[in-house]
Amino acid sequence: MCCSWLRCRRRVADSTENDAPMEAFEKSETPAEEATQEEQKTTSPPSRVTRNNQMRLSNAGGAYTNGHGGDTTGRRGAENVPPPQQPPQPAPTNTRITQQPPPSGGRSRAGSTPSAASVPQGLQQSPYMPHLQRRMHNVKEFTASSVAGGGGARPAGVSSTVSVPHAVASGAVRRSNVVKEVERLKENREKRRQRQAELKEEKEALMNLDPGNPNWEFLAMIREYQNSIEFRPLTGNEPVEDHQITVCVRKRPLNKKENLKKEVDVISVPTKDQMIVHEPKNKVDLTKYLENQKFRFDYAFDDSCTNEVVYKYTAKPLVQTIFEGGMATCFAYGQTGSGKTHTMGGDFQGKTQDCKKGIYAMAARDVFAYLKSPKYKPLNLIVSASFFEIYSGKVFDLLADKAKLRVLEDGKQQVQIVGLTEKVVDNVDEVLKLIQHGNAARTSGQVGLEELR
Ligand SMILES: Nc1ncnc2c1ncn2[C@@H]1O[C@H](COP(=O)(O)OP(=O)(O)OP(=O)(O)O)[C@@H](O)[C@H]1O
Repeated sequence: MCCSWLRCRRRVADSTENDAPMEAFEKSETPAEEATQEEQKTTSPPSRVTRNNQMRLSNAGGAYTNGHGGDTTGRRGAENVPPPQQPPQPAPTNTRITQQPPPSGGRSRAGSTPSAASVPQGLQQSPYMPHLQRRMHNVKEFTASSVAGGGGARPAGVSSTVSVPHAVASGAVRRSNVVKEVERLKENREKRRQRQAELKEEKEALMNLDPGNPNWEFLAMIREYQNSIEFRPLTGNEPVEDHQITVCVRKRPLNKKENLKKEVDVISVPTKDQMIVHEPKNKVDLTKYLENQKFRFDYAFDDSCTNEVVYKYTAKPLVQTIFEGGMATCFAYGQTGSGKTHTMGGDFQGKTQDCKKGIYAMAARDVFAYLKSPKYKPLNLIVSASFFEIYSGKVFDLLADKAKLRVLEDGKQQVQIVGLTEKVVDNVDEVLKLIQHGNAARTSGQVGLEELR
């Protein structure tokens, strides 16, 4: 024990030159150990940490021994020093890591790290124990990083035989945590890739629904929206409601040109009085989205509705009104190509219009039907027809070679179209002939017609 003290002091002096981060512990030193250490004094000065531990352990009664029975320098300690009397060490956790000493000028450094289990009872009660455990922890840290780093972080010229029971246990825990983390990342990556593959498949499936259509995303969104709502459109069997003024909207199907350009059908008519406009929008980051605007009307006709159905809910009630002594007006409003002529004048078969299927013809049929009815026949009522066009704020008489007309107000504050041609008609055919004549003279519709067909 005394020897230890002396050596410690001597080595404290040495410690100003050497500052190795390893620790070692020994119980007592045999003459052989002395010799070894004396020899090492000249070749490989031990670290300060090692000496301090020796000193404290000696004070604690010299009961603590290096887990491998090696000396503090560790060089040849395992071979040269006979194993002292000591409690058995936990063999399974003990691992020896041996490194070759540097070719020249290198110093040996050795340490052994006892596990907590290997600390003798008396020492565990020692006042030095917390300090010792902290140091053991330091050794563990150092050894773990050495093991994990493959020795790459080891200072140059340091080589040792190190017993690292805890270091290995700690390294194993660390490694397993790292492995777990890597596995978790791998799992996440695989999930992400799988999700991306699914999304790609979904995208391709959607693209295949509208092959080659650049607007497929909007089409898919509209389709999705339409699938989410219930459709109960007007069938034509619903009763006609009695309104003072009826405001309706009609959707026309995409025409040939629009289909060729793969334009998007942005209108839905889910119910008999509702229309939805799916407005394609782009966010600032170019993400596409829809703005679905809902509009309510007295009636909403979808693109499958015929002119007959439109007539039933719009102009037909007006015919009855005029025979009951009322005044009635029916007008179609909308941009070029929206379907006013189609609705009022009749379907187009190619470039020829089938006047019989327009609202004019249907209204004319009903008017003459009323005239021939027993109620109105005795009245000998006369029916006359006029056909004029308002175009660019001017009024043209379509039954008089498009003569320009003036619109004035008479003394009774009634609006009069001065000089408008009025032709008496006795049957539906005469009315249809006038319509055909007037349509031929029209300005509007001609350009649109050529553009849209
Ligand atoms: N409901 C519909 N069903 C089928 N085709 C339609 C429908 N509505 C309009 N069309 C077609 O759309 C084209 C343009 O229609 P239309 O000529 O009636 O428009 P418009 O509103 O009268 O235009 P303009 O103001 O220029 O006269 C026509 O070829 C027409 O056949």
